[in-house]
Amino acid sequence: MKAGIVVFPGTNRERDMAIALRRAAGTEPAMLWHRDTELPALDLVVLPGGFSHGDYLRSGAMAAHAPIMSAVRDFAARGGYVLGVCNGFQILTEAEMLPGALLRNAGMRFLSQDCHLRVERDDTPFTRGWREGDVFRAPMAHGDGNYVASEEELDRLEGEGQVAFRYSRADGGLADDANPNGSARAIAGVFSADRRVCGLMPHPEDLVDPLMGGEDGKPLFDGLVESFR
Ligand SMILES: NC(=O)CC[C@H](N)C(=O)O
Repeated sequence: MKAGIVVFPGTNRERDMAIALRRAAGTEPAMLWHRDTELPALDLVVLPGGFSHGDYLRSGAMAAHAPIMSAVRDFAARGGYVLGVCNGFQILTEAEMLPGALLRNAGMRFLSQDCHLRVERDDTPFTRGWREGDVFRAPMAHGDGNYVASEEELDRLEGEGQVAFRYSRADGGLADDANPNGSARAIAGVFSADRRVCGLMPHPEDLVDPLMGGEDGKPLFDGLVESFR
């Protein structure tokens, strides 16, 4: 799998992402700069986490208009796969490559803690490393992770199978206390309508080795590698 990682001013998770991709794929991901206007030949583009442009205006709002985003949009339209984690997810919603928006966490606090995610479908390159209903642990670290969309849009996303992950308890049950940022319908990650684009708030790339405290995030990367073999 040939992956590229986009770095914006203020991105800070690109190295964690590179480690996870390198370990799974056995190849070095390409580092791409926000001012680039063309992409090399890639299977996957990843927008990693961080504080692009210092979260000014709104998280991801300025990065969504970076020169490279036209190339990323074309790449997805031509059949490429795009993953956004945390700030990357925010950028993809701001760029309208994914539905909905990410508002300030319900409790107005930056949350840095572990959470559990339930996998809502397993027939996509992003989720094929799990089985539907599997629950995995992932660290979260964000101030703006409260997923919102209109009730009609939420119904449509659920009906079309565009919900990728939900915040859940360790047993997979949904509960307010397992949804720390107050996301609508506990949505932690979504797909585009064609399921080529996926965004999620927590950080699977930070649990890919026992030395990191676990390997819960590994199926994301293994599944992607498997898809492009
Ligand atoms: N870890 C991150 O990517 C943080 C995302 C964003 N800057 C926020 O605080 O919501």
